Amino acid sequence: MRTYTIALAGNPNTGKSTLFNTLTGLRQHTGNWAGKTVLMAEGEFTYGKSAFRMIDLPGTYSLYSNSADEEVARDYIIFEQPDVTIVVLDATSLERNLNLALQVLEMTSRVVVCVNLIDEAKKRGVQIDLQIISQRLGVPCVAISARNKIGIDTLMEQVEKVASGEISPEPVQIPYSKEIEEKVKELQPIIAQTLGTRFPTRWIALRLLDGDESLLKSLRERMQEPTVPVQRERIGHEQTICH
Ligand SMILES: Nc1nc2c(ncn2[C@@H]2O[C@H](COP(=O)(O)OP(=O)(O)OP(=O)(O)O)[C@@H](O)[C@H]2O)c(=O)[nH]1
Ligand SMILES: [Mg+2]
Repeated sequence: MRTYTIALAGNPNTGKSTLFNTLTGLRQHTGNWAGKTVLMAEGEFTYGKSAFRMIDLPGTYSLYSNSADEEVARDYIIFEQPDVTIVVLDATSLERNLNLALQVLEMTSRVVVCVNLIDEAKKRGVQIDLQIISQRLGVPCVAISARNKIGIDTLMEQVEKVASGEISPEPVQIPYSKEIEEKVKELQPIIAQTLGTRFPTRWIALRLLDGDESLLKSLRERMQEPTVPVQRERIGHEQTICH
């Protein structure tokens, strides 16, 4: 039986661990992430014809290296490359939660968006058009209530399809200003040459343009000091560019 790896990402308090517990039951192990005082929870389960290993990532509002939690979540998605990343959103505050979903979509296309707390949204009269969200984001979108165990089968059907390659999502690509897009185009081939095509070159280019030192450090550690461009020059207000 094939084993797929699934990561759970999302803002704090969106029900990731509740979903994790529902799916993995007692088959869990916990510890700390290597070199960090951040809790790591991992579990296994089978669904349909597949086995899954699930990682409950720390809850974060972004993946921009602002904290150890964000670094752990970012590094896992980028370097471990799970077969599917489930982005868990709180149905009662979608606008804020979708921000993280867009960030994950820049990192990987193998995503299923999971709108949790649908029971609470219904209670408050909030209606959610999953089809429109799915169309706009370019990835499957499923509503669940992790606490009430509603929608779990539909979620896992989509996860299995993305994991097996039956569905290949094509996430929306967020356009940036002309100046940034030009620099991204310049950087992408250099990044591909340096790191190979295993990593999302557009996302790495954007992070380098943002001057993300923590990402550079993680890249160096993993690639044993590759010649990632580091010389910087300012390109206007609050923006940094690397050559
Ligand atoms: N009403 C309702 N509450 C839920 C649902 N799923 C989770 N919750 C509640 O939401 C709260 C947060 O759930 P957690 O599973 O701890 O959330 P988390 O995303 O793991 O939080 P962090 O680990 O802090 O990122 C808990 O009180 C859960 O019982 C749901 O489907 N409906
Ligand atoms: Mg949790």
